[in-house]
Amino acid sequence: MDNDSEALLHVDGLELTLGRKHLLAPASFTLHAGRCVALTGPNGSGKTTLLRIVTGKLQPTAGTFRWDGVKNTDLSLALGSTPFYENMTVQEHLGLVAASWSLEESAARPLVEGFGMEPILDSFIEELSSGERQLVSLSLALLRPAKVLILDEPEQRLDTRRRQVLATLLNKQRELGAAVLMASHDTELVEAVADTVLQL
Ligand SMILES: Nc1ncnc2c1ncn2[C@@H]1O[C@H](COP(=O)(O)OP(=O)(O)OP(=O)(O)O)[C@@H](O)[C@H]1O
Repeated sequence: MDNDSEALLHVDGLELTLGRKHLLAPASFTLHAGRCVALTGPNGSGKTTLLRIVTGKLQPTAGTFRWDGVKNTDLSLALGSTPFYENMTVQEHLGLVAASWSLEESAARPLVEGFGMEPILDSFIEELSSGERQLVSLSLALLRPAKVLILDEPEQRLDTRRRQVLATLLNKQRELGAAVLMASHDTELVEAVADTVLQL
């Protein structure tokens, strides 16, 4: 992967301060197509804050960010607040996303098989464990076509095997040209997927 791949996001000195409290100390990086920037750092260091700023959910107090050739609909987000439908099964959620993006129904198969979701396909969301819910959330984010995947601690609540599957799936997305911007506490996931690690 070369350094000349298309720059999709430029972040320059992005900062958020409330009173005397730094929610995010100045951060700068560039995210390229087919590459992954991982945000690391201790609890409260500003990883989620940065993701929220670049997705337009929070205003920075200093610095700038610019998306190049990326529309809102090109972003696929898994920021821990996936809106699920109470009265729809896992299979129906996957089917809805596939239909919305004019994908074959079979498009979800690699995710279902990789994450081992066959036993929960007919379950309603409220019947799932927190880890299973996380798998569904990630699957919905990975299923739809996207130029950029934005993930907040995607490893949360996943067992070791599924974290490895997640790394493989994210690298596949990168090979297809998607950029990945993720916050993570998982050093193995970061090592497996990230080209650039930004320690906050
Ligand atoms: N709504 C809010 N009002 C005031 N401060 C906030 C608010 N949300 C977050 N913060 C503070 O902003 C700082 C950065 O929080 P953030 O959630 O971005 O950290 P993080 O790096 O994602 O942490 P973690 O690894 O625990 O998820 C923390 O000190 C937090 O207490």
